[in-house]
Amino acid sequence: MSQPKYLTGDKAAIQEFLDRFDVFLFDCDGVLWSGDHLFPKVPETLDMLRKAGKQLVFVTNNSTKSRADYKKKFDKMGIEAKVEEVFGSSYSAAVYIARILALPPPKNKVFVVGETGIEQELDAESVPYIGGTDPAFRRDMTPDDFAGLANGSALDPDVGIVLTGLDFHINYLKMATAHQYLQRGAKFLATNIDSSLPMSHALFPGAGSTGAGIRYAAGADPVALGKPSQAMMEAIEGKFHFDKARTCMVGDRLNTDIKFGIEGKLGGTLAVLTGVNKKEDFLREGSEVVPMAYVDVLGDLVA
Ligand SMILES: O=C(O)[C@H](O)[C@H](O)COP(=O)(O)O
Ligand SMILES: [Mg+2]
Repeated sequence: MSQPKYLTGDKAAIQEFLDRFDVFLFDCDGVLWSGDHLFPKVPETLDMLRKAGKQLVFVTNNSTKSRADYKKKFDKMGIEAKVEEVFGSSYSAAVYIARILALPPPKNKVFVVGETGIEQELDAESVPYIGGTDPAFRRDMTPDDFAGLANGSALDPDVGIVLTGLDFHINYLKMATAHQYLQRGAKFLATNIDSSLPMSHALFPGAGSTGAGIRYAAGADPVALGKPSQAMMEAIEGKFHFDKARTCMVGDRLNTDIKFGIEGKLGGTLAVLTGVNKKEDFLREGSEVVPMAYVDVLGDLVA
């Protein structure tokens, strides 16, 4: 495995690297921002790439927001971006459910364990759902809940899918309800299974962690539809029609972003050290996932 190229501070190497690509797939959390904190020179870097005629696509595993929500966040942070350029795992999951899985009604309803981003994208694809941000599920479990879930009277017979994503309101009632649907044969999907979430320059439990209790109880793994799933790559390629050899994936996480680019046979991958993984994680002997190049912060590309 060839050593990744360190680009920070090397103008000629940066230019040589950028000239190899026409399309950049950008991860968001840990690359553009850490929660509501925008990393330095991110708008300038994206502007520079646009002015150089590059196509930009924002590919995030964060399912708590819809594409429309991301457009608002980009606007708030002074980043020029179109909603059509956003490809989130909540959108990826909604498209998969509506157009690929396409279960016949009425048993095509989704029990959502996650936030509004998933609900909005399911609405956009006219997929029925329950759970999610419904306050009826944001409470403690009662003895009646145990009885109602066990005898099925508290369950919706039309639920045929359980979909988990990052859930900041995970609780026992949601886990128990999802578990009952899975025991009754519902399909098990996840927007993504990232173990951690980079926020406020620290790491917090990610979607994989908030969904872990359901996985363990059910003794089953969900079909994960976010990075590094190549189902997501095919969907993005199908939408943006780019030449993979002239495309680069930019990300902070090896086992999602960089793996996504490598397994997707993209022309290149660029690691940014402002999120989950540190350079030691891919420079050490025997690292399985190694990016083509790396920078300390994304803004180094315009420094
Ligand atoms: O737990 C999660 O969902 C992830 O940490 C978060 O979604 C990562 O988002 P990304 O880095 O793909 O933008
Ligand atoms: Mg990230």
